[in-house]
Amino acid sequence: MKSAVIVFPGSNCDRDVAVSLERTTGHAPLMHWHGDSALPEDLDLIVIPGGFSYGDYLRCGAMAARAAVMPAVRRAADRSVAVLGICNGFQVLCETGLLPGALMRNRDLRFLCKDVYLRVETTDTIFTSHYGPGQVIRIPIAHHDGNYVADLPTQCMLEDEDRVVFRYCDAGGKTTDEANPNGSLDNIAGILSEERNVLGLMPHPERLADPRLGGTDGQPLFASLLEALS
Ligand SMILES: NC(=O)CC[C@H](N)C(=O)O
Repeated sequence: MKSAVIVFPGSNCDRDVAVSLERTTGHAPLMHWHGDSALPEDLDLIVIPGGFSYGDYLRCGAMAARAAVMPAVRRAADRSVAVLGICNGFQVLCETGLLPGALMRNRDLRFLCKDVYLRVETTDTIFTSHYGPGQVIRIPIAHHDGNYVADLPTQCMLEDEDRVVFRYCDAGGKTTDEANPNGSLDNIAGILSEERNVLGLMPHPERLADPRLGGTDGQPLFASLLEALS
């Protein structure tokens, strides 16, 4: 499995995700600088990592979405290459239009940095096949703009097409308002593209993918990718 992590000025989870990928696949990903418009043609996976690309100026992800590398990311996604956007990466994917909807300021207007529970809504994806349907997992969040919004037709389309991958929930798997940290529409924490090869999610699986980090609930996401893409 050949992967690349796109690095923007202000990315800060690029190395964390590289460690998770290398540990799972045995191969270090290519660290690809955003200003280089040419991506290798033989990639299996492109990761847009978390962080504060361009200092979050304008809107989170808005400037990164216009970086030189992004047309190549879009072409790869159109060729069914897997694309994973984590946190700032999810914001970038929404800003490019590779995923529908947008990430707004958190409901309480605060930066949130804590572990949350997620319910795995679908295992019919290359990103989640190693989880169980409805499995409740604990994954950290760290963002101020994680409040997912979409119009009603988009919300219905995501639901009808089984494209909601993770929802915020409580420890028992209930999707209550209290368990929704940022006010996201319908507790949505992660969604897929129509072709199911692009995933964006606000929580950080790479931050809980090793016992030495305090947990391993993020690890199956990388194991799922390894199985699907090897
Ligand atoms: N951890 C991240 O990727 C943060 C994303 C973005 N800077 C925000 O705060 O919303």
